[in-house]
Amino acid sequence: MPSRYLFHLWRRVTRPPDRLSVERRRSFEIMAEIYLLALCLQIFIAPVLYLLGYSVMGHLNLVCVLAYAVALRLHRHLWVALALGVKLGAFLLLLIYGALVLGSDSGVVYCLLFAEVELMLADLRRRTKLLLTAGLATLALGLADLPRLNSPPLGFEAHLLENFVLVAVFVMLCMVILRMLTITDRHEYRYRRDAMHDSLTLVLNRRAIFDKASAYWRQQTAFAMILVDADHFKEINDNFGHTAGDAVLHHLAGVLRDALRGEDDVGRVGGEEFLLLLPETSISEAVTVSERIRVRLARRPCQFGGQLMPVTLSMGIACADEGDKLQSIIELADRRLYAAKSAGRNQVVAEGHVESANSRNAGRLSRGVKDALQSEDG
Ligand SMILES: Nc1nc2c(ncn2[C@@H]2O[C@H](COP(=O)(O)OP(=O)(O)OP(=O)(O)O)[C@@H](O)[C@H]2O)c(=O)[nH]1
Repeated sequence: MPSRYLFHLWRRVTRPPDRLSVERRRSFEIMAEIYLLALCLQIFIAPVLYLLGYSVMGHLNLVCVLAYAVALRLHRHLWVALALGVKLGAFLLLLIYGALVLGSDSGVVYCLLFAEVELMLADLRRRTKLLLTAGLATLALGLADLPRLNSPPLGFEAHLLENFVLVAVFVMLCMVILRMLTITDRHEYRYRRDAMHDSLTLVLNRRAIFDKASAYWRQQTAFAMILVDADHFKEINDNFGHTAGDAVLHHLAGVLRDALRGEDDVGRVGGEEFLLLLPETSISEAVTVSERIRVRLARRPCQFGGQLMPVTLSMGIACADEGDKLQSIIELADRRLYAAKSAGRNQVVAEGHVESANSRNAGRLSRGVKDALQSEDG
């Protein structure tokens, strides 16, 4: 039972705050774990120091425990640089005092390498890390120059070699960790990009576009949404084959993307169905955008294997201020899309149908929104 309680406590302390961007979450968690581990280790070391008669070091050790707890709190408030400063400040104080008492051959210098690892993993700028690495290496050289208590002093060449090795170890550690972070950042970025995009059309996938919509909803950002569906798309597949159908979908996504501003988003929410999110956009502006898309597609139809693949679009538009729930906005856009289809296709509907129950796939779309909202809660 206590172990379960400790596990939950550990998870609570190391879990990144929701407002933290995905790119910074890894460093947050690693550093929180380091602070917690260091805190546990120093608590464990405290009685040993007192038992061995090093009472001043014992007191300094308790200062470290207190400082690490403060660092954890600062870290949770995202003052990461200050948190690291407090943590390293107390740790270095203990190390320097330890080296003065125990001499340079006590191995205290090598504890600085752990400080270097912490520094490299922290969420700081690369330049800051390099500067602080130089500071730590200089401190290590200074501590290595202290008198040796248990062995005779080194000759000039041996002393030079020792200093050289010490600096080399710092440089290597710094380079290896920076490279490791660069490579893992690159991979993480690719995985994240692949997880958010539809592989056929390269626009956002269903989950990512619904996540975006629910983020706008939570932040109370005004937005318009356009639900776009290709007309008689089945006929393209039936007449020209599935590969041609895929090419048309790819082309459609390109036309949608090109017709929007940088801050707008396109997502594929079904086979031949797309959802467009336009922040800070009124219904009339969204209608203008929709008409622009229809005109552009008519002017620039998809070509596949030297053959034209004409396709038209039906669209339903709804605005964030037309409902009290995100789900009801999406269902309204879907009902208007259904109305556009029923009225003969190749058109835009942006009003009415508030009470109507006619919808093409409200259930499926609502599930997407529910999933997005749940993933944010969890
Ligand atoms: N090529 C291709 N076809 C797809 C893909 N996903 C769904 N489809 C096809 O899209 C077609 C959708 O057909 P329907 O839902 O009947 O709609 P429609 O023919 O566009 O008719 P309306 O929407 O009523 O105008 C089906 O034939 C699906 O097989 C895909 O990734 N690639």
